Formats: sequence, C-alpha cells, structure tokens
Amino acid sequence: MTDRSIRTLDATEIRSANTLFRATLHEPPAADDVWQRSQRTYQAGRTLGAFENDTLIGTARSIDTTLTVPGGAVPMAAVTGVGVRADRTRRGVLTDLMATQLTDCAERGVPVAGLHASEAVIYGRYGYGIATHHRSRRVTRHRAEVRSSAPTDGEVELYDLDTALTLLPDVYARVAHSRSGMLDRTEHFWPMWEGHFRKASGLMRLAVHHGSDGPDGYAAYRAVTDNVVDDVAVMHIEDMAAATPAAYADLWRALLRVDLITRVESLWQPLDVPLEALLTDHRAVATTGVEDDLWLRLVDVPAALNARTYGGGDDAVVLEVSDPVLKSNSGRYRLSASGCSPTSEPAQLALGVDTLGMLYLGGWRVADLVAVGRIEITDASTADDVLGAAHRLLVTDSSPWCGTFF
Ligand SMILES: CC(=O)SCCNC(=O)CCNC(=O)[C@H](O)C(C)(C)COP(=O)(O)OP(=O)(O)OC[C@H]1O[C@@H](n2cnc3c(N)ncnc32)[C@H](O)[C@@H]1OP(=O)(O)O
Repeated sequence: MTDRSIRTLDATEIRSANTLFRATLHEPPAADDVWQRSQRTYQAGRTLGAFENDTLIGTARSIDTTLTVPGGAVPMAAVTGVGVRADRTRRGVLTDLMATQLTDCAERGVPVAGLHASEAVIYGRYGYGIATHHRSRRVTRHRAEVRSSAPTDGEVELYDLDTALTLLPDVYARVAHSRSGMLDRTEHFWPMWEGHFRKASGLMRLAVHHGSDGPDGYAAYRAVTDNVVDDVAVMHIEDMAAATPAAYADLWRALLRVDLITRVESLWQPLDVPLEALLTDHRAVATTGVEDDLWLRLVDVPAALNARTYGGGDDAVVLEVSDPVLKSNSGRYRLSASGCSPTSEPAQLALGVDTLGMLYLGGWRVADLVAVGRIEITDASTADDVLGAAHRLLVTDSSPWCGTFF
C-alpha cells in the first residue's frame, strides 16, 4: 500500500524538487551554473514536497512578497514551482499540496496567494481567480512616432545586463506601487529575471528613464536579429513600467530611436496603457494578444478585503462567500466604503472565493460576472441597485496588472 505525505523540504532537498519541477515542464535538470543562480530563487522553508513511500513525487513552493492593491498593499505568497511527476498525476497529489500550502499561508497570517497558471483549468478549484490581464502589442517602427504634445521630463540611458542587475532593483522599487497588481520584487525574484535574459537569445539592454526626481521608469528589451528576413532586428520589450506619463513617453521616444529595428513587440503590458494614443499613427500599433496574468486567492477573506479601499460613498452590499478549501472563509460579509465586516444580514450577492479573487483588484465588472453565472443575485427585484452599488464599491481607475513573472 502506498503511503503519501506532504512536508516542507530542507535545503539539501530543494535541488531534487527543482529537477522534478523542470521535468514536469519537459526540461532537463539544471546544469551546475544554472543551479547556482536558481537556488537563490528558493526561499527557505517555503518549498513543499509530496512523498510516496519516501520518494519525492510532487512539489510546490512560494515566495513572500507584497501585492499592491487599490489604496494600499497586502502580504502575498507568490506561488510557483508546482509540478507532479507525470507517472503520479490525477490521483490528488496537487490537491494535497495546495491544501497544505494554503493552510500554511492562513496559519502564517498571509491574506492573499497569487500565481501565474500554466493552464487555465487547474487552479479555480483551489479558489484562485484571474485578477489581472496583460496585453501584447506589435509596433511597426517606421510608422511610429511619439506625438510632440506628449510630456517629457528627463533622459533615457541604456545599460547592459550585468549593470541592469545592479541598477534595476532600486529603479523597480520606485515604480512597484504605481498600479494595483504589482509586486515587490524581493531578492528571490531577481535571479529568475536574470535567468530569463541569460537564457534568451538576442542582445539585452535596459533603458532607464532618469526624470527630474530620479529614475522613474524602465524598459528591458532584447533585440533579436532575423537574418532570414531582410537582415534587421525585432525588439522584444519584456519588462517595462513607468511611474509618470512623461517617463512612459520618453521611454517610447528612446526605444523608437534605436536603429535597424523593423518592429517592436511590446509584451505583457497593462491592458490600458495609452500607447496607441501616444503615437501620431494609431495604426502603427496592433494588439497581438490579451492573456491572463496574475491569479489571486483570498486566503483570509476579511483581512484581504480590508487591505484595499473602496469607492461608493454610502453604498454597501452583503456578499455570501463560499470557500470549499478554507472553510472558515465561508460566510456573509458586508462591504462598504469603510471596509469589510462579517454580518448576519441577508446576502445580496452569492459567489465563490475564486470569483471574489477576480473582483479583488477591480479587473472585472460585477455585472459581467453575474451575466455569465459566476455571481448569483439573491433577490432579482433589487438587482439594479445591488449591481450599481457593488460596481461603485469595487471599480478602479486603471486596469490592474502584475508585470512580474515568477
Ligand atoms: C504556479 C505554477 O507553478 S504553474 C505550473 C503548473 N505545473 C505544470 O503545469 C506542470 C505539468 N503538470 C503537472 O505537473 C500536473 O499535471 C499538475 C500539477 C498540473 C496537476 O497535478 P495532479 O496531481 O495531477 O492534480 P490532482 O490529481 O490533484 O488534480 C485535481 C483535479 O484537477 C484536475 N486537473 C489537474 N491538472 C489538470 C490539467 N492539467 N488539466 C485538466 N484538469 C486538471 C484533475 O483532473 C482533478 O480533477 P477532479 O478533482 O475533478 O478529479
């Protein structure tokens, strides 16, 4: 008979967990030099192993960080490195890992967990919902020019990868709270960022905007030469954020000035950055994809809901939340401009904790999630009033966006 158990791995065991995880992504074990770097992405005490008769068959880990939310910030467990050996899948190993990890977060007082999903059908059952999206755009460089009326405030300087690694943590820290959904990139995030650019092809450059108050925006790109098609290069901007409109405009001016680039692939950016409107020719830009970005799971529903601010003036709604994994979250909550509190009042909207994760940063309209059957209105006669109040409470000015891969 097989004996399955879950426990936290110690430092001597994490390379095996990394090898197992890489195999689930069909990648060979990390070479020694790669492991020197990637072991620094593992936070001590945050890697779980699933064992079958003392053999490691699955793993999941997390990194402690802080999530920017409307009007504030909240501690978050950034979940990553999830994998189950291909000959042990579909027998509940991930379910056990997720339950252990979420219980551990709850016991440590971490109100929110977040992840990027390899497949969209996996994590909803554990209470995660898509909280942010990102948009990728293609810019035809010879048609793209920044409007002369766009603001300007400073200079853009280019740096190589080694210099970027010393500069960017401080630059990023200055923009990290400029949009809901963004994360603090602790020391465990940067080796992942470095690994991506070391592995990827093309020359990497970091453009930093030095504004009148110091560095306030950056863009990290790779210029990939395509010798097959007319011997020119494509610029892939893979990490970009700006704290001010002037920094955003100046960065684009500098990026579009780089010679021998036919097109710019602006990857994984917020849905609503006004790139098309920044340029003289709207049609120099085409959206090439909109995808899910950060999935959020409210581990402690009242603590998470009280970490953000709400609009709505005198509005209030009563939510009935169901949480099949962390059952203490299930119950009724009154949400108003002054926050969230448990209540015995009758519920007006009933929803699962995964759908609450979708609404948390204001990335979805409540009415849309009602329309698709994710939220139930308990009394149809008050639907318009309840939907209006919920919308005014939860809506935010800009699209939430994470922008950090982990
Ligand atoms: C945050 C990140 O790290 S994202 C990376 C995730 N890892 C990967 O994609 C690597 C490749 N995949 C794997 O290692 C595994 O298939 C995992 C981790 C996704 C799933 O592990 P399993 O142990 O098979 O999951 P488990 O058996 O607990 O499944 C629970 C339920 O989810 C379903 N499920 C799990 N994975 C999938 C999937 N990929 N597609 C569809 N359904 C799935 C199962 O069918 C099961 O459904 P049920 O409750 O209705 O019976």
